[in-house]
Amino acid sequence: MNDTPTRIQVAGTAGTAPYEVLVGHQLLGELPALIGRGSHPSSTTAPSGGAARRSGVQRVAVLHPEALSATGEAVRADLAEQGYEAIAIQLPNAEEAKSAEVAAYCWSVLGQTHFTRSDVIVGIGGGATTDLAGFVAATWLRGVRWIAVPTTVLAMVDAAVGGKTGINTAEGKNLVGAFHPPAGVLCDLACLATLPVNDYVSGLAEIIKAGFIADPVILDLIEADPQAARTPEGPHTAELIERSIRVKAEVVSQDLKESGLREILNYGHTLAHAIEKNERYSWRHGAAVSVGMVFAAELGRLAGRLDDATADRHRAVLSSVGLPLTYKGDQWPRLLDTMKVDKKSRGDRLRFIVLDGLAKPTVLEGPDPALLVAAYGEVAK
Ligand SMILES: NC(=O)c1ccc[n+]([C@@H]2O[C@H](COP(=O)([O-])OP(=O)(O)OC[C@H]3O[C@@H](n4cnc5c(N)ncnc54)[C@H](O)[C@@H]3O)[C@@H](O)[C@H]2O)c1
Ligand SMILES: O=C(O)C(=O)C[C@@H](O)[C@H](O)[C@H](O)COP(=O)(O)O
Ligand SMILES: [Zn+2]
Repeated sequence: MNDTPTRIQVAGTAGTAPYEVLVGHQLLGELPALIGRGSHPSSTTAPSGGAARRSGVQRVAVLHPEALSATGEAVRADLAEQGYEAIAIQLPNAEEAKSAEVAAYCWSVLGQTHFTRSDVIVGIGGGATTDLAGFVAATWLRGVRWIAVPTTVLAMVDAAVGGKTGINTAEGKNLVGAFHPPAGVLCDLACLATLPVNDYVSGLAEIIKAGFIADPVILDLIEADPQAARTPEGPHTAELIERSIRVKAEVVSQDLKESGLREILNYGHTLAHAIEKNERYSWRHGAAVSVGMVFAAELGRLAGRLDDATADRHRAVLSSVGLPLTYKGDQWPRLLDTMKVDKKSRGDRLRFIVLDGLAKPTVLEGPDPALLVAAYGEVAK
């Protein structure tokens, strides 16, 4: 095993600092250096551990889900040993963490521990954890530094990179949030060993998304051995993860605040978010994105933009790794209603990302309602 991590750069835009995404093994050792490299005047160039001592007490809040309580506590203890005043904040697992109530609980803990602008939040977990941790970091004192330590495939390739943070409301998914990039992202591939296979496969949906919108080599690698792609021991695990991160890094480096290009990362998500809400978040995000991409491919095909072979390839590659392709036929009116609040909508105008061809994403503006019904007919069961 190569011990040197891969480093992927994310450019700073819109006044934000650049940062690196590290992919490798045993990366938690990088955490003190990243924490210490803060904006605090006396800690800007501090090496590992030194920051805490030189700038007085530096506080670190380690936010982790219940499933990773041992990891969260180990990281907290390690940081405490290095001189940081480290606390752990346990969050509910999965989507339950992305609520105003959980954010308010975190704010209250931060207030009670006198967390200041020189202090740092670390989010260790899946995408739900990093979305919530980033959101708490974005909102506490109007913004403190944070570091993402993604522990699921999905969080490594997508959620932890790019600075979209947020929570859900009763009306829908991710409706409240902020663009607040992390100071660094540590993707320790060893974390994937404990991930349930369902969660592993859910992450493949975002990897496949990256394949369809920008990097078809991803699709070739998965199609060569879909069963191997379902496990962290597969021969292409690191390459699939790194390629997907590069796609995301390239896009968010150009358009942090989604004023244009970044919308392509939303491929399949308009329907996916509606399905997630309709299922009260009992479906994993990646599973919903899988159905959403089949829908988007059909929409592209019916709009006369996407060729049959590429549209059919969606079903083939998604099903080959065990992702779902269909959703309940009778739910269309509810899904349509939820989609109206999608962030890509403009007034009453729905907007979808579709493909003009492989790796040629584009926007479909205000499609005819009959076209939407027809596309949904292709995923309805
Ligand atoms: N901000 C973004 O750009 C972005 C991008 C994609 C997805 N997302 C969000 O990410 C979320 C989905 O993330 P996810 O798929 O990682 O799911 P998740 O965060 O819900 O994690 C899935 C489950 O795995 C557990 N878990 C995490 N790491 C583990 C490990 N190493 N071993 C065992 N269990 C572990 C979690 O506690 C949880 O129960 C959604 O809320 C989605 O909206 C955000
Ligand atoms: O980073 C982005 O931009 C994305 O759209 C990536 C998506 O995979 C991700 O699920 C994101 O959270 C969706 O964002 P939203 O703005 O549609 O809530
Ligand atoms: Zn997503």
